[in-house]
Amino acid sequence: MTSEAYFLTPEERTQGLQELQALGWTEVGTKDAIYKEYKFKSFNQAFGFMTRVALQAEKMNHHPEWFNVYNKVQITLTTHDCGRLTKKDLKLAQFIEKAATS
Ligand SMILES: C[C@H](O)[C@H](O)[C@H]1CNC2=NC(N)=NC(=O)C2=N1
Repeated sequence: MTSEAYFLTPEERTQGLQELQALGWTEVGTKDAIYKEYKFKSFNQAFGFMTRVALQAEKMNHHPEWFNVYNKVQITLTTHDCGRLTKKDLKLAQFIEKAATS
């Protein structure tokens, strides 16, 4: 379950969103979530990236909504347990950024 510790203060939210927006993440219009599309050179690279993210998601017990076709991966992050953006989403997004370039 999501504990109080995962809720963002307004300041944390503003700062976290600003950092991620600078990296190409956008806010989703229809729900409290963030979104980014990644494009790789091949399916193999895309799937390697997804594997790194999947292992981290399991560790965090926090899972992306995602869609993959060939070399493209579209990712939406939100916290289902409370229906909004939390610290876990920002943390996973930061990890995803690293995973995309490693
Ligand atoms: C029961 C289990 O702990 C929960 O359903 C976890 C699993 N993964 C999750 N992933 C995401 N993105 N949000 C959640 O609230 C969530 N909850």
